[in-house]
Amino acid sequence: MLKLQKISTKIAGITVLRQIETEFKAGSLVAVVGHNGAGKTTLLRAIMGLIRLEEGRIEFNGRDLATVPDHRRASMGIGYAPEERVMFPTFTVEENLRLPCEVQRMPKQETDRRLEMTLQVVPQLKDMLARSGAALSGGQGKMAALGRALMAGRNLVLLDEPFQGLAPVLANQYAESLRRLRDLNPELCVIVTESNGSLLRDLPDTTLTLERGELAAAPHGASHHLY
Ligand SMILES: Nc1ncnc2c1ncn2[C@@H]1O[C@H](COP(=O)(O)OP(=O)(O)OP(=O)(O)O)[C@@H](O)[C@H]1O
Repeated sequence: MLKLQKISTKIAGITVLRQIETEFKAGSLVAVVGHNGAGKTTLLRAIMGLIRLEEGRIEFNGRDLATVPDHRRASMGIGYAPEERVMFPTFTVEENLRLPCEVQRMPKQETDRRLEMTLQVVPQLKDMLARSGAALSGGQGKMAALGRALMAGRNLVLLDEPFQGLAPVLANQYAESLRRLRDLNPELCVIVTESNGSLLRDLPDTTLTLERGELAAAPHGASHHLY
């Protein structure tokens, strides 16, 4: 479904990702772990088209993503929850959730159906729907960001360090949400980054390790493990 073919990127003249070559399959949950500054955020931003590739190619369901402008990637069914807070403060949480679907002119019926699925996966959002996007705590904001990524992410969901800074109770709820998400969407591919891989519990099917912008080698057929 998603193939990275020797992709490299530079930021301010410095190579941040070097020749990343890997494939993500439908129905898998893949962890990308690595120390701070290893390039995890940059990898997700490259997939979203928010950073230019220096070399290489990203293929999504057979299509070269270079031909798809960043603002059209959500309409390909790619949802993204960046690490930083992304709620629009002047909109309610429900408006924030519906936004990615409205931007891509999804029919209202389908948007309603996706909202229903999202609330099934993240039930805590039900009580927040009418609140302002500005009135959420850090943890609630993470749940809402997950919800918003799920609204757009029919095929692929990218979550950047979602467990970072979550209190243990909320981290358990977040992990439960990811399990429900997979049960309800068996074909969905989910990529989750974390600096501390143990926060991801037993969720990942595969763990890739980024070290200074490069994928660490792993024994053939085995998962990559850093810790
Ligand atoms: N806007 C920027 N300007 C300069 N350097 C940057 C910028 N963004 C990222 N970098 C550098 O690129 C490298 C990779 O950063 P990136 O944010 O992708 O790492 P990360 O693995 O997500 O780290 P963290 O866990 O701290 O979020 C780092 O060395 C960082 O300093």
